[in-house]
Amino acid sequence: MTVNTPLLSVSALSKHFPPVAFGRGPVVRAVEDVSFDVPHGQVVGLVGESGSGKTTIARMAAQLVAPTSGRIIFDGLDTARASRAERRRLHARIQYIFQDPFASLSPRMTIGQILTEGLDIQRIGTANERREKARSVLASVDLPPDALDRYAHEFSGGQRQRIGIARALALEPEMIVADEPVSALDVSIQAQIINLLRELQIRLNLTMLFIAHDLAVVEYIADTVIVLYLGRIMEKAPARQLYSAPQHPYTRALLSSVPSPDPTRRANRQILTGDIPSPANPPSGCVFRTRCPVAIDACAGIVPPLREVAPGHFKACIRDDLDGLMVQGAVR
Ligand SMILES: Nc1ncnc2c1ncn2[C@@H]1O[C@H](COP(=O)(O)OP(=O)(O)OP(=O)(O)O)[C@@H](O)[C@H]1O
Repeated sequence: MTVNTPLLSVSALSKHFPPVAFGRGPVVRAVEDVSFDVPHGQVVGLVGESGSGKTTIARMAAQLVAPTSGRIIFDGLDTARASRAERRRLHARIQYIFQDPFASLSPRMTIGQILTEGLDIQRIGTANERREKARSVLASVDLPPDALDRYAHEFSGGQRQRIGIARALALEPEMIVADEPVSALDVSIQAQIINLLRELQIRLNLTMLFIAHDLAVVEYIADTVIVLYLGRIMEKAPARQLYSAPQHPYTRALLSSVPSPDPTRRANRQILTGDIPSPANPPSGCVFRTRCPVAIDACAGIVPPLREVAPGHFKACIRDDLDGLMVQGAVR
């Protein structure tokens, strides 16, 4: 398979949850009309503030929840049409790394049991082969073999996340969905875990969907970055291009909050004020318009389509020439 073949392809994906209050009121539009590919052997970073729908997309991609509408194609298979056996295989082929390494590891199981559980469920190998696999994945996350007989509470946060990564690797997945794998960790540990994931991704040629709420976290791991806001894609671009020439006012605002040695980034600072609106009652037209420094009346009227503004670089915004507009601040 070539590098550019999408291993995962999602199109027009939406997820609506029932109304929170006693089944009455509007549905929660957690994800709305999201399409993207994750090419074989590449890392796609999915970034947005809390409540933007990142986890919901990650869970749909990993086959943990079903979409309300839209399609998810994995390695050519329309996952909604997968047979029982194909679905069971998908749960091995796509592995999930959870945000919270404290909550996601059972306190009653040894690390050995945690690492072999997936192999047991998938009925892969003999007991000895599973134990050997557990030993080798532990080594690949730089933990010693004696960890196998210990319990999660005996490890630090960073070590527990290494165990979470080892658990995901035990099934030799083709795809990893990493849901904010470093946001619960101390800043000093975050870079170590990101570096480890990058190293493993390259060595094992893994395809990865990497979720983060902070653009800085995915800068060194993602090939492509997708910026989400209130369940919709605002901008999608090759990583280098997104950081050097962001085209959407929301991306620019997010980048402004990242400390940067780059003077052009500092000069174009745009501070985001106000809270993200409720996905049960999103603004009409462009969902970002209520916090956008360059919104105009027309933004309330239409949902801006994702349009290609440079090769492979898409933005959902009707405004052009942001440089001129944003230097002046709010233009109405
Ligand atoms: N099971 C559910 N029932 C109702 N609403 C839900 C459910 N799961 C998520 N939501 C809502 O959907 C929206 C998107 O949630 P999601 O967890 O996907 O966002 P997120 O970007 O991952 O946020 P965070 O960074 O806080 O995890 C939120 O408003 C959330 O409250």
